[in-house]
Formats: sequence, C-alpha cells, structure tokens
Amino acid sequence: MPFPKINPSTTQAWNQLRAHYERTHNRHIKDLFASDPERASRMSLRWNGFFVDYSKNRVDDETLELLLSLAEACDLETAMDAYFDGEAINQTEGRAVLHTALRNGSDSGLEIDGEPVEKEVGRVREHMRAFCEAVISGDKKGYTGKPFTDVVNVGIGGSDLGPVMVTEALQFYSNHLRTHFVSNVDGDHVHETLRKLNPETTLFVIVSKSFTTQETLSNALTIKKWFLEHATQADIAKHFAAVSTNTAKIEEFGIADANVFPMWDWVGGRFSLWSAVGLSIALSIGFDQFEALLSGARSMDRHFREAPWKENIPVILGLLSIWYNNFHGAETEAVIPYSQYLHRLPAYLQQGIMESNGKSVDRNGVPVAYQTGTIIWGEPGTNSQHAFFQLIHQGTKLIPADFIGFRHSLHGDREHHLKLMANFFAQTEALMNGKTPEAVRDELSGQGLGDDALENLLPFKVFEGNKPTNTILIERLSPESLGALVALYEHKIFVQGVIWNIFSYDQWGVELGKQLASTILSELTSGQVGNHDTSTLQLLQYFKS
Ligand SMILES: O=P(O)(O)OC[C@H]1O[C@H](O)[C@H](O)[C@@H](O)[C@@H]1O
Repeated sequence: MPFPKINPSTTQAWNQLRAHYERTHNRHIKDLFASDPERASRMSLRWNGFFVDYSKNRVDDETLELLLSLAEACDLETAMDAYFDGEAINQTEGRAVLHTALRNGSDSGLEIDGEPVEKEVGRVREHMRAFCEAVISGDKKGYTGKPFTDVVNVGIGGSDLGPVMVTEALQFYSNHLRTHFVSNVDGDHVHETLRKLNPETTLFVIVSKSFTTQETLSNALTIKKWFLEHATQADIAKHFAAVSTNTAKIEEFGIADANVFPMWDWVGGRFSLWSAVGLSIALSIGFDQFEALLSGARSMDRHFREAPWKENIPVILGLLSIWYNNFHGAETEAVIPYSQYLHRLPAYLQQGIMESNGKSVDRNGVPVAYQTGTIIWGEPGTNSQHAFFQLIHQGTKLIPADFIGFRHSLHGDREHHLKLMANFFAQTEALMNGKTPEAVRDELSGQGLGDDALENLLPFKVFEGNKPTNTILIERLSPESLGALVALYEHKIFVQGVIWNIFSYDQWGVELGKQLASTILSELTSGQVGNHDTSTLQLLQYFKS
C-alpha cells in the first residue's frame, strides 16, 4: 500500500472537529469533571508502569471520537505498517525510517536493499558490547598503559542530544567513567572541556552520521591536535573511536578499523541514540543497561503497533496535541519533567519534534493551509515553576503541557520526593482549576483590607484555569522506562506527521544557513567580502574592521 497523502483539512472529521470546537471551546475542564464522575478513570491509560492521565484536557468523548476518526481518515494504519515494515517513507531522501529495527531483538525478516537488517544491527551491537566491556573493565588502555577515566562524545544535533540526554538521565546507573560532550563549534566548548582532561586516560568518540558536519570535524581536529601535543600518531588508534555511515571519511581521519562503528542511512540522526551513536551512553552505564534502554523502547513500539488507538499512548497524545495546535490555535507545548535527571529531555525533544514536523509543504509538494509542528520548550520542575509558570497560569497564551514524574525516587530520600511530587500534582490541579473571584475574596477578607482595596486587587489574583495538561506518571526512572518514554515521543512525532501530511524524516531547512556560513567563512578568512544585503554587509565589515 502506498504511503497515504491525504490533506487532513479536506476530511469530514476535520470539518466536524472545527464545528465541535466552535460549539465547545468555552467550556471549562473543571465543569467537564463536575458532570462526569468517571472522567478521570476513563481518560487514563495504564501500561507497563506508565500511568497516563489525559483527563485534564479540553476534550470530551465526542472530541476523542472525532480525533480518532481524523486518524482513520488520514490512514494512520497504512502509514504505521509502512513505517515498521521499512518502506521508504522518507520519500524526499528515498530512505526507510527504521530506528525501531535498532531495538528489535528478534529476527523480523526485515530487509533493506536485500540485506537482512537485524543481522547487521546485531553485529554492530556485539562490537559495541565488546568495546564497552574492554573500556569499562580497564582491559583496554591508553597509550601509557593506564585505564580510561573519561569519555568525550564529539558530535552535534542528533549525534549529541540523544547521548547527552540519556547519559544525564541515567547518571544514577553510571560507572566510574566520566562523560563529556563537545558539540558547539564555539572554541570555548572544546577548550574548556580539554582543560579538564588527561590525554593518557581519555577516550574520544567522534559521532557524525555524515562525517561532514563542520562543527564535529572542527572539534575533532582540534582534539586530535591537542592529543598529538602529548602522544604520537600511532596512539590515535588507542584513543579515538568513530560512529558514522561514512566509513571512508573515518579512515581519512586515521581512526583504527577496530574502533569504527557503522550506522545506516535508514536511521535519522535525531532518532539514532539506539544505534552506535549511543556508544557513550553504553560506556557510561554498561552494555546490559544500554540493552535495557533498547528493550524499553521495544515495548513501547509493540504497544504503539498493537494497542487499539483508544488505548494507545502515542496516538492519544499525538491527537490531543493536534486538537490544540489546529483547532485551539496553540503554538507551543511545554514538557516539564519533575526529575532533575531529565533536565536535557526538553532540548532533546526540541530537535526530535521541531526538526521532524517543522514543515510547511505537504507530501504532495503543496504548501499546507493549516498549522504543523508545535514549538517545544520546557525545563524541569520545580525550577520551571519559579521561572516561567506565571505565563502558563495567567498569560494570554494557551500552552498545553506534559508533566512527567516518577512514583519512586532513585535516591530514596522520601522527604524530598514527596515535596517534589506534591508540586507535580499541585501544578496540574492549579492549572486546571484556577482560582475564582469568590476564592480570592475569601482569601483576602481576613487580611484587613478595605472593600475597595480588596476589589481592586481581585482581578490580579484571579486565575482563569482551564489550562490543559497530560500527566505521565512512571513507576521509576530506569533504562527501560526511559527507553519507553523516548519511543513514546518518537511515535507521537510520527502520528502527527502522518495527520499533517508532511514528511517528518527530512530536514532540508537546516541546509541554507550551512551553505551561507561556508561562503561567509571564506570571506572572513580571505579578506574579500562578497555580495550581501546591506545589513549583512555592514555587520561583516564591522566585524572585520
Ligand atoms: O550526525 P551528523 O551528520 O554530524 O549531523 C548532525 C546534525 O546535522 C544537521 O544539523 C541535521 O539537521 C541534524 O539532524 C543532525 O543531527
């Protein structure tokens, strides 16, 4: 079956959703609860240690039915089969999208260009395991015979954000190896990192799907130069490893064959942490834990593929997000993990979601006449409460938010965990209920204010509420649960891309800036500033003067 190319806004479900929005958008979520005692239990999903409560949304059963009809009208089912079966659904690049095959333990019979996918994946995985075990155990040593103490991941975008997010998230499970991440081409990043390192005991993992990315190659060359101030060319083989689809380029860099880990063009950079791109993760937590991360993602894949859509977490969360984006006019979504370990999750999801679904031309090559990709942002709770929550509570914008929390802490300090989680629950309650004028009057009446003063203050202290949230409450932060959580968002991206009728797996929009930067770099180095608009011209001249 060909991948669907259906304009969602021409479907009956879309028009019905629009009419439904017109009829219902003034309703308050708390009134929906008041008239429906079963709402919370009906609008929650329990799966594998995940409790997803989506009842605090501006929806009723009819909204959900219509959203599910929209998914049907856009032929999500055919699209899902094409995704998992390895069809070339990334049509503008002629590639399959098979990050799910990276965590598919069994032999599914999947083939790309006649080659069995899992066999090759398994081979690289075994190579990773042997490499990680040798480094962690200290069997593999640096050029002066000392075991490694530090690992530096050198990469950017998908070759950085996944590894850094997961390594930070799973710090509790980490071993003695200290991990560092160098991504920015700003020399401050690499030089500050090198200052802390001993070349005798540091392993560098250069990660670049293309091995042509300016930032990564520049950082890798700077590191190599620094390393060679202490060691010899032959020692590079002991201290540098690389992950890429472009193995010829790795050879040029001088990395030993035994330290080269291939990846494949059917893995998008922003979905690649499950491949050898995750080498620094596996070094940090050990290969068994890395496999647990894959297995968590695999369970979510199975859930996504098999659960009826009504009970399907990525489908429901994807559809709710469409409801706000396309019918309520919400432009952004906040992701608020109540876990300091997950502090890089919003940044990671920004690439995953915004690079995938930030498109304005549909799968027929026609400009879309509706909104697509949401703007994603967030910071961990409770810090975010003391920073930007004011705007979510009382600003003029509608900002649906995902609250992610854990029933059990890893540190075992119950007092801290209860305080954290009290805030977690309190915020979604406050966002939904708000504070009525009556409640504010009650609160102020005992404070000795005159009637006028009280009434003057009142409008500022009223909260409208009616702010939608999803609560994702997970048993405990572990490699498995993190793997499942990340896969949940990957599949949410897919669902939304299918409905918006866009290609989620290319990223042509990042190319233009790169091309212009390369022209400007040669102008900055050669002394000849070429043709530019007058603003850019004056800035370049000022910079050079
Ligand atoms: O892994 P690399 O080939 O070095 O690419 C790194 C990054 O480059 C570009 O900016 C792409 O937009 C990203 O999707 C990619 O993750």
